[in-house]
Amino acid sequence: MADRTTRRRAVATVCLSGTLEDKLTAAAGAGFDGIEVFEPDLVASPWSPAELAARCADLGLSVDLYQPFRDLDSTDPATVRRNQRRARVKFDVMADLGVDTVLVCSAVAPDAVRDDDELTAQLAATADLAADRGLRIAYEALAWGTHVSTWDHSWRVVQAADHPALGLCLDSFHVLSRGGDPAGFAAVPGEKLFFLQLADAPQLAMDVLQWSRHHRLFPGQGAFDLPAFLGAVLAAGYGGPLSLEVFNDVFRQSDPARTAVDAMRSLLALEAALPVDPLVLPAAPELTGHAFTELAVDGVSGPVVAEVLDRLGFAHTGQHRSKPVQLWEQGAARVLLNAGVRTADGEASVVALAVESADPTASAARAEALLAPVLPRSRGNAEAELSAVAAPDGTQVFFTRTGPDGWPADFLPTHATAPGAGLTRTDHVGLTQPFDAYDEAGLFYDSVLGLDPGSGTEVAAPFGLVRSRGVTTPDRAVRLALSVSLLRRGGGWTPGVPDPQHVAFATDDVVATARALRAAGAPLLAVPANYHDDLDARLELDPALLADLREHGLLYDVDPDGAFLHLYTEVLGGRVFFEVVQRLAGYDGYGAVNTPVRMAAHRRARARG
Ligand SMILES: O=C(O)c1ccc(O)c(O)c1
Ligand SMILES: [Mg+2]
Repeated sequence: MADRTTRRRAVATVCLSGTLEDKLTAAAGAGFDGIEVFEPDLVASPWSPAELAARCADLGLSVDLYQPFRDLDSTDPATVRRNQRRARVKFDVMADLGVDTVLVCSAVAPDAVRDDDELTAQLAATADLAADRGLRIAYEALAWGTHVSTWDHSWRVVQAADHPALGLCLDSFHVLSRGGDPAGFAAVPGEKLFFLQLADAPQLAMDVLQWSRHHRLFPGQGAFDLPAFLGAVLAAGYGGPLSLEVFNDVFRQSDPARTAVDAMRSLLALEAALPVDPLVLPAAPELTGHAFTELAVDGVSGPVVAEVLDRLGFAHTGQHRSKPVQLWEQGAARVLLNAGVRTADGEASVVALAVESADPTASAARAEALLAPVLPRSRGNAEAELSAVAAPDGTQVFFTRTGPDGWPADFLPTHATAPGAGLTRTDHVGLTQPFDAYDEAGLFYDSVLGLDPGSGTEVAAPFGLVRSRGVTTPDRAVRLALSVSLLRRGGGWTPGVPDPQHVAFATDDVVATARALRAAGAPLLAVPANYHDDLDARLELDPALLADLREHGLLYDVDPDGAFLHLYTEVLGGRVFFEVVQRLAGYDGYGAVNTPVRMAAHRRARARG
């Protein structure tokens, strides 16, 4: 387990799906120390506030914040009177809950107080009521507050009130979505920072309320610099819990136990990235390449995939000593065909990927520290240790070292050889993610494996928008291409058509490889002439290059550094295809611009077949 610091970690009940009971169980299960109680969760609960407090205590959770109010301040005296009464009632609830800090957000109603002196007076009056009960108010500027919408404005009001029971709640979303500068926190005395809420978000140009209510993410999943933000808050002397407050459409609907683990992983990774006093996690050992990709096959899909590997120039070089698993190799490109795990009838699918680690045991230790599910491995005699964890989409990730004493020792050599077709190694593995797993997967590969997330792109494909991003080692020895269909699966509109996954192999000469594959009768995907006509129109290609692309059915892309030539096989066993790629100069992408053409061709081939 990760080294615990004295910092406490909390999660707002609004982050998690289900009933209050479900949320508490999930938060405690993921190792949180406390929760923020969101009022609607309490109102809908059969537990009295005291019973909730007891339940939390049983689970080892404290109640760190209570959020019962909206629109506390008002220009209407009757409303002010009603709100002060409500405050008294809610302060009684707080005594039962055993929580001393209440959140008050800046008002969003039309009757919100505009005059800072009046606002200060109303907040101070409520702070008097709180102080009488030994409670305190954390005032938070909502980014869409009617008059108070920036953190520095909320600080001016708190400063003016100069009331010991009135301090600030800083929420990273509200500060960073408005372009606020965390450097300003240095001017706030630490004891005035009553509470801290952490949320990330993707960079979107949209109404800030919609952005906040639907698109918040856990730290590390979006575009905000949360290590710098948190570093500034801690440097200012904040000593309270680090609390996640993430409103997100997917998390609201997902298994709360899983979301809570994702949330805790985000906090651990954030703390490990702090500029000062970082949390110490086991280091992520260097990953030096793809060892193999494992496909689950059955009696129908196995022979289909094996035949295509043969036509791609692979040789069936090894047979597992105790399991129905074949090893296919070409250069350092390796594929395992496993007929011993369940797969849908006739389907082939990627079930595991193995990465070369400088220290597989240390890789597994880091994964465990970051709450990755560690998978049990059934080991027979003489079978090499393979540490494995489950990625969010269920793909098994092995940490291994390919050598005489490593996993290849599990395979008896067949002594088969093949002429090869110029494939040298695995360039990347393409994993289509379930929609709910996409953001979680980015954080998982970033934090657990130490892969850098790329910026990502979106293309309009035949079955809808496809979002994708690479996650890679700094030297690009390991590359995963994660993609996701927005709203639904992307394989088609027919129920039961799964999203395809793929394995891409590198070649140093894609034209020669294409020629060899064609001669061997590999089922290469046909690319329409319109595609090459458009390439020429867009890129004014050298006629000799264009002729090669046309002749061999190659796709092409350029980025500022280089160029990318690639080809695809048809989809095999309903779910998997292979890709062959040649990277020229420093091309760093995956040809995402060509995805719609590839998907249309795959659909056409399927409709024919
Ligand atoms: O969206 C809201 O209303 C809301 C409520 C409480 C918060 O702390 C917050 O950041 C937003
Ligand atoms: Mg907030």
